[in-house]
Amino acid sequence: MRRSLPVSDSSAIVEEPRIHKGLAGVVVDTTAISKVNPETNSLLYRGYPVQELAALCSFEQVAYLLWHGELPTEEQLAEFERVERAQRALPVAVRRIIDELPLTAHPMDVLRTAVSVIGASDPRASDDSPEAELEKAIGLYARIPAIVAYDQRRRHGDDVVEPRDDLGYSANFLHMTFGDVPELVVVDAFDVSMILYAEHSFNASTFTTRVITSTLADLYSAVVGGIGALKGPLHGGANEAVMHTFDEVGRADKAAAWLDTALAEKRKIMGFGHRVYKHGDSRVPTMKTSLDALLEHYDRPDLGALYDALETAMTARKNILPNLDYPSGPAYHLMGFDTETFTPLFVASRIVGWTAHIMEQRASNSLIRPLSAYSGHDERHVEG
Ligand SMILES: CC(=O)SCCNC(=O)CCNC(=O)[C@H](O)C(C)(C)COP(=O)(O)OP(=O)(O)OC[C@H]1O[C@@H](n2cnc3c(N)ncnc32)[C@H](O)[C@@H]1OP(=O)(O)O
Ligand SMILES: O=C([O-])CC(=O)C(=O)O
Repeated sequence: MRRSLPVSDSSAIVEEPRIHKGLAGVVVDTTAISKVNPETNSLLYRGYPVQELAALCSFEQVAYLLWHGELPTEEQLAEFERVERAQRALPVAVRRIIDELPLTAHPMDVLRTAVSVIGASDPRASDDSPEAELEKAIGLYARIPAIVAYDQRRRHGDDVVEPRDDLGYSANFLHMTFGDVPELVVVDAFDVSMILYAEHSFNASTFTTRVITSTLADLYSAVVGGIGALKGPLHGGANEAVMHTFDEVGRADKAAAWLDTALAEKRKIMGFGHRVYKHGDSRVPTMKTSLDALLEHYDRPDLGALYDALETAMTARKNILPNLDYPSGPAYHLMGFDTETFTPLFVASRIVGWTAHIMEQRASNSLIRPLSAYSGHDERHVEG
């Protein structure tokens, strides 16, 4: 039987909507968590300059600040560390699932899967009270290092290294990955990178977590979505891509010619450029200082020269400056992380920012659902 369908009037004159491609320049909501200011080239976490936090605080203190809005007192920090250290071990269910995954799986896919398993195994997954949300956030923050470390070790055929609860977050992360605690200069550089990566307002992955939260989905679903968004090379995947670029270029004296070819081929140069900062990323000088300390510690002037040569050539040709992924990539390489593990390290840090935003979104929610301008076929009808 034929149905008669309503026919709409497509001839009505409508005003052309203004398109905000990529949401560039669009202010979507307020946030009290961080302030990115491209004019002053500054980044504040809850009002504190990130450079000051990197110089004077541990990643644990910064995580507490981002979640609670204030730096912890000594007692609050001790209690926070106790809770975090108690949850550091790799959950058995997660280990089993990781063992099922092929060694060829990208570490970001392994981590995304592992977080999904943690979510599916948590009976409080859909409890969205502020207390439960914070507990889940701390649980992920505490467990992600074990997942990342275990995955890198299994690729090398190495046994799992159990966490140590006498070590701070960064020293323990390195211990679980490499089987020992490296020198202070390495632990400090790692801690600085965690602080710098922790939060950056409405970047693509954080916005993804807010979109998912706005539908009233649970925190784990939002985090899994955030991991997916972070994986791309235009966002977090760039720290891995920077190292592939260094491998491809090879030596400092080849950087300029390599860049000319890459730009002629219209390639994007990974680790350069930023949607918000157009005069340099506020975090780069701090991370570059840590990278310099590592270059000296590991006696790798060749890598430092390559870094400088590519930056100089890129500035001369395009005046596009490095973003945080540019110094972080070689820093993680020097520490001994596999290149594919760099973006999971970004997740280990950004879990703090994501979950702070998830809680902020939930506290003042409105479904995120923008409009689109239709550019498809004019209205038409099925023949017959
Ligand atoms: C922690 C982070 O997530 S930071 C970002 C990490 N990502 C990267 O490092 C990837 C490389 N960088 C990029 O692709 C871009 O700079 C982005 C995606 C980060 C920002 O991009 P947008 O704000 O959309 O700027 P857009 O892509 O429009 O760039 C403006 C112009 O600069 C060029 N440009 C920007 N970045 C680069 C780059 N890295 N290499 C080459 N050209 C670039 C663009 O090609 C464009 O040129 P055109 O006007 O001639 O077309
Ligand atoms: O802010 C952005 O668009 C990307 C970025 O630097 C981050 O997420 O740290």
